[in-house]
Amino acid sequence: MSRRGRFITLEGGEGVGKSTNLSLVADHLEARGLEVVRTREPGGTPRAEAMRRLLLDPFGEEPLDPDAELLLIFAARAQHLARVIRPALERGAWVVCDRFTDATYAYQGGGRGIDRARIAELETFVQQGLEPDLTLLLDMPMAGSQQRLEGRLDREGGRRDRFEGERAEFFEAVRRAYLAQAASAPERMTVVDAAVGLEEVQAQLRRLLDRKLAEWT
Ligand SMILES: Nc1ncnc2c1ncn2[C@@H]1O[C@H](COP(=O)(O)OP(=O)(O)OP(=O)(O)O)[C@@H](O)[C@H]1O
Ligand SMILES: Cc1cn([C@H]2C[C@H](O)[C@@H](COP(=O)(O)O)O2)c(=O)[nH]c1=O
Repeated sequence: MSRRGRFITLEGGEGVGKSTNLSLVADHLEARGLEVVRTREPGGTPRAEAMRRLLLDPFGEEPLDPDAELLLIFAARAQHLARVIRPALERGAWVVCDRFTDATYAYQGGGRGIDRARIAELETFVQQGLEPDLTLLLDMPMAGSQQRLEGRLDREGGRRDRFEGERAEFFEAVRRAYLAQAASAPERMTVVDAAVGLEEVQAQLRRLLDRKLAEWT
């Protein structure tokens, strides 16, 4: 594949502010005249969004086997890559995506305890070398992000999905795995302090993006 656009992902635990800041990142790039595709995982196409519902809906009491969860995530990713991400990058658009494979290492690896090597095999098979150019990891202690999540659910009248309903230890393991991912890929991943007010988070993101844009042009 000949790639001309850039691929940027936002990562982090539940309620850290990924969706809120995805708009800031995409707007910042569009203001510089770039075509931007805003998308998310799992999901991003109608069929991949159907797989997202299978993953997030608790479906009564039937547990979802961790291997089935992992395979569904990569099935949705394959569809998303084929239908949205690769075509966009090939035509020169920039893709800004809410979560990608770092989430798999964090949730299925850290949270569910699946061996990294198995995740890496699927990553190679599905992505064939494609990985983000830049990953912004929004990080904050779990208690604060759970409070933000609660606030949003209260305002919107929503219920916790299958992941949001997990125990505190699960989210602590997810956070540790995300930070380990960032430490292992310092060129690509940047940790952003998400515990501060929105204006400060967004100032950090603007500075980072401007630095990267200067480096890439
Ligand atoms: N820096 C911030 N300070 C205070 N509140 C914030 C900040 N960033 C986001 N919020 C609020 O926290 C809540 C969660 O934010 P958001 O939905 O963007 O998080 P998320 O990481 O996308 O969540 P999820 O993982 O559930 O998709 C929202 O109500 C949002 O307005
Ligand atoms: C990509 C990806 C996602 N997940 C989980 C993490 C979240 O709980 C949900 C997505 O919902 P959100 O609105 O983005 O919070 O899916 C996962 O477990 N593994 C993955 O690879």
